Amino acid sequence: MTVKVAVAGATGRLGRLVCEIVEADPAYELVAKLSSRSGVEEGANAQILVDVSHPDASPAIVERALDRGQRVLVGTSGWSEAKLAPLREKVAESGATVIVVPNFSLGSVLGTVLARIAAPFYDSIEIIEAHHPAKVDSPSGTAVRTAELMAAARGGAPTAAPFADQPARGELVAGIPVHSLRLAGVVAKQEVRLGGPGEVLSITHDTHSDEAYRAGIVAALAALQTASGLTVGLEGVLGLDGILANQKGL
Ligand SMILES: NC(=O)C1=CN([C@@H]2O[C@H](COP(=O)(O)OP(=O)(O)OC[C@H]3O[C@@H](n4cnc5c(N)ncnc54)[C@H](OP(=O)(O)O)[C@@H]3O)[C@@H](O)[C@H]2O)C=CC1
Ligand SMILES: O=C(O)C1=N[C@H](C(=O)O)C[C@H](O)C1
Repeated sequence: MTVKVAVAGATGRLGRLVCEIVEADPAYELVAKLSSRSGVEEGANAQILVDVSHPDASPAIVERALDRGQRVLVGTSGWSEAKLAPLREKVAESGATVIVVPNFSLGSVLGTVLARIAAPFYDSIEIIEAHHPAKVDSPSGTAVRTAELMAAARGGAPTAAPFADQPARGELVAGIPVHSLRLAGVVAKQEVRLGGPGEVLSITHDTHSDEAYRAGIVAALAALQTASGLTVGLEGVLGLDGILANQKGL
């Protein structure tokens, strides 16, 4: 029996890749390609809803899918801890399955794991992210999640973010300044810089094409079959939980 999948955001850049992956796998049947113009009833017969749409639309799309009893994979950005908190409650009450993946690329997940490991050793931390000019949100979801996880790993915000009230110092996320660049020629890039006495550690990840997301999407779709509750990030899916076992975190 094939698993019926609906994709919200199917006409977009990431949505097209998700549809291609689903259509190429005989285990799945793509039953709905949804866009901003789709009616709310479209895709109601799917067992899995993949949301790769728009940060403003994502919470309502996810809520509707959960009310229908669908398993949900979210790749849309904007799922900060503040937005995850009510989702966590809803999932706990309903016993639903949701996987939220701020970034499907292997290198990005590993970069964030390394940043979490390094975070407790430094008091001075900043994040610089760069994306293509069509990106509608800033800071990126990946940068927000990275900042939140790093602050949690340290047990709180870094103490050193001098003159953070000045606009050019970036947006403070969990006490960490995040700087967003939107540049022609860029797909996606994130750099975490950690400063200490006489040294700076930089953890950089570059995405050169959407192909970087393919393996993560395949892995997350597979994980959705056996997962339960709310999972955030591909760390567990990639078996990185052991490395992070002694870390405080979200
Ligand atoms: N997790 C990850 O690894 C990645 C996440 N992303 C995130 O995925 C999301 C989509 O990115 P991308 O594909 O580049 O964006 P695009 O702008 O290319 O596509 C957006 C899609 O969402 C639909 N959409 C827009 N507004 C709404 C709405 N109000 N209600 C329902 N559907 C809507 C669009 O439909 P229409 O055609 O009608 O406008 C389109 O299908 C972003 O949040 C981005 O940050 C992107 C890359 C990787
Ligand atoms: O819009 C994008 O392109 C991306 N969005 C995600 C984010 O906001 O972190 C993931 C990746 O950076 C690409």
